[in-house]
Amino acid sequence: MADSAQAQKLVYLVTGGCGFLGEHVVRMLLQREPRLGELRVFDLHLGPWLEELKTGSRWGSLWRGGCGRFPIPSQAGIPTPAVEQMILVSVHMDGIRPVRVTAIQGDVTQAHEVAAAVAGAHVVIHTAGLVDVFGRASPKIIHEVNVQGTRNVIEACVQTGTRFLVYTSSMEVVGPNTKGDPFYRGNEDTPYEAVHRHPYPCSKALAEWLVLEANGRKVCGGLPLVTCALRPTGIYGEGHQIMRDFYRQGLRLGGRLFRAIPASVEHGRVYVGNVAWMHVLAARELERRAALMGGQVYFCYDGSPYKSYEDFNMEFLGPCGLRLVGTRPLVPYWLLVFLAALNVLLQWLLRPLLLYAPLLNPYTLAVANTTFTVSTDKAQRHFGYEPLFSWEDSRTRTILWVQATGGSAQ
Ligand SMILES: NC(=O)c1ccc[n+]([C@@H]2O[C@H](COP(=O)([O-])OP(=O)(O)OC[C@H]3O[C@@H](n4cnc5c(N)ncnc54)[C@H](O)[C@@H]3O)[C@@H](O)[C@H]2O)c1
Ligand SMILES: CC(C)CCC[C@@H](C)[C@H]1CC[C@H]2[C@@H]3[C@H](O)C=C4C[C@@H](O)CC[C@]4(C)[C@H]3CC[C@]12C
Repeated sequence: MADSAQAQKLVYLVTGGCGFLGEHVVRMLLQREPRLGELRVFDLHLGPWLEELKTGSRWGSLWRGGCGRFPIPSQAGIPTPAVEQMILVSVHMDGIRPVRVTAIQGDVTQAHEVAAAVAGAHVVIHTAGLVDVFGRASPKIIHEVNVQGTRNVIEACVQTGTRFLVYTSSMEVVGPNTKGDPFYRGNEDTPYEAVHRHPYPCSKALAEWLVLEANGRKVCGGLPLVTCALRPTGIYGEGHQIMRDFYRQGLRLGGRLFRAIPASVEHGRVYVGNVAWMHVLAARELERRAALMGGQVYFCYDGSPYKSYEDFNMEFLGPCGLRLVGTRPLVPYWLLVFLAALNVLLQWLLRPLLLYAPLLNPYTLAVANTTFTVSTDKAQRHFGYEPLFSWEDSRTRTILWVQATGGSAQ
């Protein structure tokens, strides 16, 4: 990469850039990456919020840049993803610089589309994935997107000469395992028997392994590929659909939610803005600290308190008017197990007619009832990560988001 931040005009690619986490990564790059020259936002579904970047309504853009649909000329007749480019002049901490934002509608399972998007990028932040623990997608499709999609990103980096790859992995690569062993304030070196059967954690574990295994491979041009994987625990914040679903469920139940998980079961959670910041920082430091960071995994963490999943959600839903009924689970565990199994049967029976995918199934019940918290400073030691948002700030931002959109379809 070029020598000084001022002179550098780097090309970043964010896959899954319109997702819950991806959108925050895109916005964080626009706000806090002084080397940014072009930002490619690659996603199967381009979000309407990208339109706002053109008007500058939310991102300090001083200038409504030219924007038009610029289809990539097809290569040898292969259809290539639709590309829309807009030029933004974004206000950054270090002054005003032009940033080209390129929205690319594409599919990570299609190697040629990935290669077209990666070509010329200095760094890829790969967040695209099928986050499905509710049985919405088949195991085959989950594998296709999360594993083959990641393989396509790696091969595209090797073929086109992109040297830096940050992968969004997950806590579930580690656990909870199928035995329900607790992981109590563990770190990246804590011994733990990672045993998975569910398609989602299996796919994340294999994808992470592929990324770390690719570290050091020679890319086009002969230099080594440098990779790392970030493992968020349960991410919360603006755009968290499950939080919004709980809020709407509570509104339907007269402002009440009923405790189903013991308060003693600690669940690690991390604010989406801090996860985005960790991605931006890791992508920035990966070149300078290649020897230290290459092939490493980092849990994502911040000052969010350790609480049960439900009690943690109430930090936001309580100020929005909801009440969690019961100091202990109101439903016996065996009944939850039965209801979870019933949901699997109903999902199977109804599949020819409709998609029935409730929150409660054997896997989500097991995850919710197993302590999994992390306590680590590896990201701080390796690349100087410090949370950008305090717990108080993260909480306030999330509450404001729930209040502003909780009941709406957004
Ligand atoms: N949400 C969490 O609590 C959490 C925790 C740990 C890790 N993660 C990981 O973070 C990443 C982002 O998760 P999220 O919660 O933002 O999910 P999300 O579903 O909101 O975002 C995923 C994005 O990937 C895109 N995508 C899906 N399939 C694609 C394909 N075939 N081609 C191109 N784009 C595709 C989707 O359109 C979406 O915009 C995932 O890799 C997930 O495994 C999420
Ligand atoms: C009906 C209740 C018993 C369960 C309701 C809560 C349940 C839907 C929640 C609890 C724990 C949640 C998971 C946890 O935050 C971590 C992850 C890892 C991430 O990669 C994807 C999301 C996921 C699986 C959360 C999904 C929702 C869960 C299971």
